[in-house]
Amino acid sequence: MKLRGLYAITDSQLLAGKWMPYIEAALDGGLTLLQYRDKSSDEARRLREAEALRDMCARYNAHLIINDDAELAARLGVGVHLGQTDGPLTPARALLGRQAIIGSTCHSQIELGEQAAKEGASYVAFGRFFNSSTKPGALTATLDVLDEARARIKLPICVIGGITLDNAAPLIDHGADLLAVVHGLFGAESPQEVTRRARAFNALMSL
Ligand SMILES: Cc1ncc(COP(=O)(O)OP(=O)(O)O)c(N)n1
Ligand SMILES: Cc1nc(C(=O)O)sc1CCOP(=O)(O)O
Ligand SMILES: [Mg+2]
Repeated sequence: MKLRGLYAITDSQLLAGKWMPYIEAALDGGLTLLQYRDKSSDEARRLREAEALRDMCARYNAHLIINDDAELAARLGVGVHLGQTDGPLTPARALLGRQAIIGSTCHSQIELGEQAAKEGASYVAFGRFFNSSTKPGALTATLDVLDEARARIKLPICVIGGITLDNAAPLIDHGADLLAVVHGLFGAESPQEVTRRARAFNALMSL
C-alpha cells in the first residue's frame, strides 16, 4: 500500500456540532488517512465515534488511524498513531498485525525516525513546521530535517503543524508524502469549502 496524500486529523472542539458533514466532506474531497484524535477519557463515546469514522472511511476507501490508543485500534481493526510517550511501537505492531498502519511522532529528530523504522512503523511524522493553533506548544521542525529524513529513512514521511494550502508546497518539494492537517482543512466556513480544500491539497500532491 502506497501511503501518500492528505491525512486529515479530527479535532473535537473545531468540529463540534458539524462532525459528520465536515468529515464526510473531507472524505469526498479525497483522504488517504483520517486520524481520530480525541483527548477525552469518555471511552464509550470514543468507541462510538471511532466506529462511525471507520465505517465512513470504508465507504470512501480511506484508512482510519486512532491517535494514542493501540487497544482501541485493535478493537476496531484499524491503524494507530503513537507519540513518544504513547507506548512502544513493537508491542503495538504485535497487537495490530503486519498489515496495520502504525505512525510514529519523531518531532525533528532523525534518530527517532530511524528507531521507529526498526520497530515496525509504517510512516514517520515530523513537525511542527508552522505555527499551529491546534497544538501551539508542539516542538518545531525545519525543511533541513525533512531533507535529511528523506535521505536516511525509507518509510513514507508525514509532515504536520500549521499546514495550509498556502504553505504546503515546500514541504512536498522537500519530500513529504503525507500532509497531516487539522485547521487548514476543517477550519472552514462550510462543508463545501472543506471538500474544495481537500481537492486542492490533493492537486498540490499531484493526486
Ligand atoms: C500524524 C501525526 N503526527 C504527529 C502527531 C502528534 O502525536 P503526539 O506527539 O503523540 O501528540 P498528540 O497528537 O497525541 O497530542 C499526531 N497526532 N499525528
Ligand atoms: C497534533 C499535532 N501534532 C503536532 C506535532 O508537531 O507533533 S502539530 C499538531 C497539530 C496539527 O494541527 P494543525 O494542522 O491545526 O496545526
Ligand atoms: Mg499522542
